[in-house]
Amino acid sequence: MQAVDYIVVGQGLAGSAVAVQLLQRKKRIVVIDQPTGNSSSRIAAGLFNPITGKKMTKTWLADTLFPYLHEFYRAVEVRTARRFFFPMPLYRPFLSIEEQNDWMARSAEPGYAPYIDTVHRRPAIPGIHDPWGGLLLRQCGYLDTTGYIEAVRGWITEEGTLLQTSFDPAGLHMTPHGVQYGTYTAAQIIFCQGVAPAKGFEWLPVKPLKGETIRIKTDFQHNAIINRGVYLVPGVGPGERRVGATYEFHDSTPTITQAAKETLDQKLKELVDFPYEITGQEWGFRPTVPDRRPLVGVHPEHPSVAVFTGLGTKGVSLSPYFSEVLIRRLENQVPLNKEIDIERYKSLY
Ligand SMILES: Cc1cc2nc3c(=O)[nH]c(=O)nc-3n(C[C@H](O)[C@H](O)[C@H](O)COP(=O)(O)OP(=O)(O)OC[C@H]3O[C@@H](n4cnc5c(N)ncnc54)[C@H](O)[C@@H]3O)c2cc1C
Repeated sequence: MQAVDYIVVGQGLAGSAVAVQLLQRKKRIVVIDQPTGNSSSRIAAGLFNPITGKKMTKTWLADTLFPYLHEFYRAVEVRTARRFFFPMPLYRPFLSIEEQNDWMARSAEPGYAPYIDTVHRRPAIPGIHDPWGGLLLRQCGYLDTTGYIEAVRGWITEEGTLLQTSFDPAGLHMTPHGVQYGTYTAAQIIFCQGVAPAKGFEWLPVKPLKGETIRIKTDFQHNAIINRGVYLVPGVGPGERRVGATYEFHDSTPTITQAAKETLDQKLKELVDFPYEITGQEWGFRPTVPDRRPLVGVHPEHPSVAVFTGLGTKGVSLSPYFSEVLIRRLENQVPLNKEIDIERYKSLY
């Protein structure tokens, strides 16, 4: 038997952030992950943006989450000597003159000022449909999610143990001091399996929400993410951009669809007037929760068993901060905020 401090199951954005928190605290860890190629984390465009939605409002806890995520990803880049975190401005064209006026007023409000670079009152970016100008935002950017996950994988391999295999729930046993899995004993196990039901947490209301993105090739060059209806985020190759994403509430087929490609193509044509060629398409399932808050916490009967999922559409911005919140709960008994604690769904248990 080999004794470790933690077993982490799943290494998407949730499991990677948890592993980072634990490695930074010099914990002994085993991470079990079987990549599927279509995990939400690997296909995500990686966008982070504090002002979201049709009505362009500040996202939940932005003032806490955004400063934190910058520090977090930068620290992982430094530790792993890899580049995957790309802060850059984000441009949101206005849909009407009223919206422009509204933002002229709102940009002075202390709650919004830190996120606003410029309120453009005239067309600002050639190739983009922005007759009423648009809002150039700060503290945005994108994460090359696959690059990040691979970098963390390398770190885990160096300082911990990575088992690239499927976790078998039948192999998990409770012990007086924690858990046993195969030849490992641990004080704690943390399930970070995205939409896959975690052992002991099948009662949590995680709803898979399918999304698709396309890849395009274009000569359009501008050092900003463009986002209205769809987003346009730099891809990995020269001239490549990712365009997304769809929200397919009634489709659970594990495949790309022509309908999603047409929807994204149509929305992109409404946003831009430069030529492009569609070169690829991806799909995945987001782990969403009815109240749109992460699911963080400890099993009602087994304190050695914890869960971290429900990152929905915002895994890049939520996982850094809430992985720390979870580890502070497990290591230092810091109580969880009720909004994210799985305790709120205990009636389903
Ligand atoms: C099309 C699309 C675009 C998106 N774009 C963005 C974006 O721009 N910005 C953003 O912030 N978010 C985006 N998201 C959402 C984001 O991808 C999710 O919030 C996040 O990836 C969820 O991470 P996770 O680690 O909880 O789950 P997952 O990514 O599903 O990771 C779970 C991991 O656990 C592994 N696993 C599961 N079961 C087992 C088992 N039994 N044994 C071993 N391993 C197991 C899986 O293989 C996987 O590696 C997007 C999602 C989609 C679908």
